[in-house]
Amino acid sequence: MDLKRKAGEKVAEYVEDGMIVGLGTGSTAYWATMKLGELVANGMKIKGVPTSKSTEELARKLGIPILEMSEVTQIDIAIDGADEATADFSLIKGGGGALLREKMIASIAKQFIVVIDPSKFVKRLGQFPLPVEIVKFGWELTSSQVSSLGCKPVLRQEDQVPFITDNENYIVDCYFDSIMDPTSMRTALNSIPGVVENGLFVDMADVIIIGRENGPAEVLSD
Ligand SMILES: O=C[C@H](O)[C@H](O)[C@H](O)COP(=O)(O)O
Repeated sequence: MDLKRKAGEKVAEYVEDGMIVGLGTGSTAYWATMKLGELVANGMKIKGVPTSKSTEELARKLGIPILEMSEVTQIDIAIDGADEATADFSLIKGGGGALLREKMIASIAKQFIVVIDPSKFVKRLGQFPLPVEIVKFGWELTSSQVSSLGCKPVLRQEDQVPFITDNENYIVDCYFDSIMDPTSMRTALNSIPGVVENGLFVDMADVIIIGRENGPAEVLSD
């Protein structure tokens, strides 16, 4: 079985009747949403809060009842993928551009569960370029201020035009050698005017599920 699928489907075991569930974005979280769709079709009563327009579309297709962000103050379980994760549960997210909504939803979750394949589990963050969401206004200046933190930011493009997030912002993908101190980097990035949010998720994940080649998915708990 595909290892993303193995991790994504495993997480459904944590979801119980009556829960409000944060529905993640990306090719691993996809499998979790698909599995939840199956459980809903079989009678489970949950409500989903999607982290992106694409996930909302998928959830609606699967018949998962949707709640708007404005309708919730707390989420029982947020499920999402990651681009990198370390043994101390720090993450890089936002490869799919959904980091802002993902972080907002994870921040109000009682439990935040991350699903990855083994290639994402790394010793130190920063091999994957860190996505940083910035406003369009004066983005060149913001990007240059971001670069002063020791990285090379590249404006994300899609079909040869700048990629636009669900929140109508830009993303710069920031190439670091490595990120030695994710906590201070997260704070430094967010203190730059023009930065909306960055893809460093520190002290947020409670469980990491890794789809392993041999045997069942591995579950790490913080
Ligand atoms: O913005 C996208 C999200 O942070 C994804 O969870 C992350 O990029 C991982 O995606 P995938 O499971 O497709 O590798």
